[in-house]
Amino acid sequence: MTKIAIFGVGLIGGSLALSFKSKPGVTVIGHSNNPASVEKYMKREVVDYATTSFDEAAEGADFIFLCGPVSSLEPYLEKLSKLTLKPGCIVTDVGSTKASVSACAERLNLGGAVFIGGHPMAGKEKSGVEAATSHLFENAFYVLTPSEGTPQEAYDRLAELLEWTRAHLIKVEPKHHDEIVGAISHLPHIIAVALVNQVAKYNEADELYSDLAAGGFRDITRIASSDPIIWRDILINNKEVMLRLLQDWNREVASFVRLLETGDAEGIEREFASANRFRGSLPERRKGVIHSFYDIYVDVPDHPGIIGQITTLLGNHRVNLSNIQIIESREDIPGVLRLSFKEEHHMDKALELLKKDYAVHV
Ligand SMILES: NC(=O)C1=CN([C@@H]2O[C@H](COP(=O)(O)OP(=O)(O)OC[C@H]3O[C@@H](n4cnc5c(N)ncnc54)[C@H](O)[C@@H]3O)[C@@H](O)[C@H]2O)C=CC1
Ligand SMILES: O=C(O)C(=O)Cc1ccc(O)cc1
Repeated sequence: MTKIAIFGVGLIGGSLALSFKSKPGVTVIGHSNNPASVEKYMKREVVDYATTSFDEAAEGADFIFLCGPVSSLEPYLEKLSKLTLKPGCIVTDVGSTKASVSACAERLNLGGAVFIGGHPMAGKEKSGVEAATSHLFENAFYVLTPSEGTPQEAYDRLAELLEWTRAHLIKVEPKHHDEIVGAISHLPHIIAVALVNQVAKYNEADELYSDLAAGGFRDITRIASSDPIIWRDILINNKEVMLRLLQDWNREVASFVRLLETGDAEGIEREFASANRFRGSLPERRKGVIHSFYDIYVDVPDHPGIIGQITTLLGNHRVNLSNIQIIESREDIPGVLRLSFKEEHHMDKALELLKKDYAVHV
């Protein structure tokens, strides 16, 4: 029997637990300091067993996943270094930053255990075990940061286990990881939060801001609803990288200020054209670090009841629709309905169903 211990069964730890639980010959043990959480993990059947005892969870484990906030990772490694772990045990983490936790593991002596840093690059703005799903990492990148001293055999064993997440494994050096993820994930979170807070201040004087902000504004600021503790830890841990990135960001903003002040219309066009080109060149991956919804567009004649017909059809086939929006609807031209799905297979099923009666575009 392979024993997998998960410390911190929240969104990420819970999703890992759910993807491993389906594997034959595996027992998943969850750990929390909080007895109420332990009870919740068991009641929700996310793990096979849960305990508040650190030692009991770690004892005899073949794999240990540290899935708490970034500031908890190094203290947990220190605690593990004081125990006698099973020889060959693989200790890994899921933190969104990799440099400091990897350096800490290099400094510590884990006995016969091996540390390999990890970062499943998928998630969502919701947190807690309630938000965990077995398919969270499917089709996403999962970064591993083995060091030069990591035995290949240990890496292979972790890689084999992680196949159950159906993620794509990729090796990246820890500091390099923090630079890239700082730019593509951490900076967008800061920008989303700052943008929402800027509008919230305007809204204090005039509530029309929030009334009109419903559609696109909500979409591009979804990540501003991410967990404050998790993100406090990520940003503080990646402080040096973030300060450099924010200086660059200030330069980008200043350049827009100049373009507007000087009325440089061509310059503004150039900015949009170059962003459009780079964005268009990005690989068409289904799941990136900032996940998107799966959208399809349906041409619909503008007559009453059409939305009801479509949603009933999808509902009858248990297709989960996460959002619906009318892009344009005039009497003389067909309206366009945007349907968003959180899961690819729901989108595929909707395509199959709707194509029979409607013109559908992806
Ligand atoms: N939220 C996301 O989308 C992603 C998060 N991560 C990383 O995964 C880790 C966990 O994040 P989530 O699962 O989103 O958070 P979460 O809040 O859903 O779960 C965190 C878990 O850690 C426990 N915990 C809280 N404070 C703790 C402490 N001081 N010491 C030990 N355990 C503690 C909580 O009880 C909970 O079980 C973080 O390190 C985060 O950077 C990685 C990829 C995506
Ligand atoms: O909600 C989203 O789209 C995210 O950006 C999720 C996320 C959060 C933290 C990570 O380290 C990786 C992915």
